[in-house]
Amino acid sequence: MPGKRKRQRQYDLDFTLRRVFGKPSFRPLQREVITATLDGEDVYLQAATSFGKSLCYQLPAVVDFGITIVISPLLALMNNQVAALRRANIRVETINSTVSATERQRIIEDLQCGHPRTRLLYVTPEYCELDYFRKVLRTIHCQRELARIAVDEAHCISEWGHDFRPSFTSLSFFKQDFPDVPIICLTATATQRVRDDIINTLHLKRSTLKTFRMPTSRPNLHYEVRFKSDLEDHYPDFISWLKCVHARRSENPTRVSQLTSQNQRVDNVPGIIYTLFRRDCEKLAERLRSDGIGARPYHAGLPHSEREDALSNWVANKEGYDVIVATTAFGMGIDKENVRFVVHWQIPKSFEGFYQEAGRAGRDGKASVCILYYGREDRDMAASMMRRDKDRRPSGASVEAYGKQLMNRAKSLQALVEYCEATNSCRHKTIARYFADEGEVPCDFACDWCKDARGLVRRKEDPVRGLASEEWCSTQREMGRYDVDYE
Ligand SMILES: Nc1ncnc2c1ncn2[C@@H]1O[C@H](COP(=O)(O)OP(=O)(O)OP(=O)(O)O)[C@@H](O)[C@H]1O
Repeated sequence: MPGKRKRQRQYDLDFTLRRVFGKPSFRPLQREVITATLDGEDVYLQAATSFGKSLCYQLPAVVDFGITIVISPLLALMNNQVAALRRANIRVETINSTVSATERQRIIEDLQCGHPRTRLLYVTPEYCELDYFRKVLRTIHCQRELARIAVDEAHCISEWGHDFRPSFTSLSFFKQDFPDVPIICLTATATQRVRDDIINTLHLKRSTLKTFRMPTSRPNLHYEVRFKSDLEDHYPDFISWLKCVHARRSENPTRVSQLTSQNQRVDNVPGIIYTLFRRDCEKLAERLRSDGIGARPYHAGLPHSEREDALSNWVANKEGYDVIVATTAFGMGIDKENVRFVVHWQIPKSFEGFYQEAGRAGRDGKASVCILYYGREDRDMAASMMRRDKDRRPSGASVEAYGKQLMNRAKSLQALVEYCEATNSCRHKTIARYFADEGEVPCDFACDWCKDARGLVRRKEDPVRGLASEEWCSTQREMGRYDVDYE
C-alpha cells in the first residue's frame, strides 16, 4: 500500500488563487483548510452557505499531483461545478447518467493510465458503490495517483440529517481500503449529532482530524416571515413587493447607470421561489409571466432539457429567465452570485432545508432578501405530508434508520414552526442557536424583528391578514382538510 502522502513541495497558493480561480485573496480560514488538506490531513469543514467551501478541495486538486475524487449528491450541483471549473481551464471530469458510454470509457482510460490528466473527478455516492469503479480506484491508488477524497454536502451521510442518502453510508469504504488517502468532508448544515455521524461513518480518527467550524451566519441576508391565512391568496402581496423592488431600481439614476455600465439589465432582479408542490410551481411561474416577470418552473417532473434550459439561461441572466419557481429539486449547491431574493411560498420541510435554500441568495455578499410565507394551515399540511412519508421508506434504508430520520425531520420542522411563530427574537440569532454556533451573531436590522418588532406582532395578529386561530386549524384538521398528496 502506498504510504501516507505528505506535502512534497511548497505551493504558491496565492498565485494559483489569482491566476486559475480569479480571486484576489483567500477568505478567512480557507488558507488553513487548504494547507491542512495539502499536508495530507483528514479535514472536517462546516461553514455557512456561500462561504467558499468548494475552493478548499478544488485548489489543492489543481496545485497538487494526483486525482481528487469529489462525491456529490446532485446532478445539477455536479454539472454546475464542472462547468465553472472548465471555464477556468481546469481538467475536470464527471461520470453520471448524463455522460455517454464512450465518454465514460475515455475518462476511465485516462484515470488508469498512470499519469492522468484529470485533476478532479465528480461522481455520485451510488457510483462509488459499484465494484467496477472501486476496481478503478484501486488501480489509481496503486499508481499513487489517488490524492484525496472530497465528500461534499456531507450531512447526507447521517440518518439524523435532513437529506439522508443511504448510499452515502457506503463511503466508509474509502478509509477502509485507502487509509493513507486524506478525506475532506464539507457541509453547511450539521448539528452535533450529524457531525458525529459523519466522522464515525467515514472512519475519521478524532485524534488527528482537523476540524474547522465557521458560524452559519449570513449577515447580508434579510430574513423576513410574512403571515398568511387560508382564505388569503398571497400572490398580490408578493407581486406588489417585487414590483416595488423593480420600481426602486429603475427610479434610481445612479443604480441604473451602474447596472448599464456593467452590461446588466435594469429589470433583471434574479430570484428563486420555492414551492412544496409541482402543480403550484408551474401555475405560479405562469402567473408571474402574465404579470410581465420572466419566470420559469423547475421540478423533477419536467423533461431534463426543459430544466437545463431554465437553469442555464437563469444563470446567464437571460431575459425571460429572471425568476426560477422550483421545488426542492433545485437547491443544494446552486451557485449564482446575484440572486437578490429567495421566497418560500409555504413553510419548507425542515429547518436545514430552509437555511440551505435561503442561502442561495446574496452569494456576492450584497444585501438580499429571504421571505418565508407562513400560514398555520401550511404547517399542518407539512406535518400531514410527513405522516404520509412513514409509508414511503426508500429502498436501502432500514426501518430503524428511517424511523430516526422521520423523528429528526419532525423535530426540525417543529424548530422551523417556532422560528416562524416567534415574535421575540432576532431571526439571525434563532438560526445560530439552532446550529449551536458560538460567539456574536451580527444583525444590522437585517430581519423583520430587529427592524420592527411591534409591526411583526401586529401583522401576526391582524384579524384579516394574520394567522388563522389554532381553534380554526384544529377543526380543519379533524375534518381531514390537510391530508394532502404530493403532486
Ligand atoms: N476567496 C474567495 N474570494 C472570492 N470569492 C470566492 C472565494 N472563495 C470562493 N468564492 C466564491 O464564493 C461563491 C461560493 O462558493 P461555494 O459555491 O464554494 O460555496 P459553498 O461554501 O459550497 O456554499 P453552499 O454550501 O451554499 O453550496 C462562489 O461563487 C465562489 O467562486
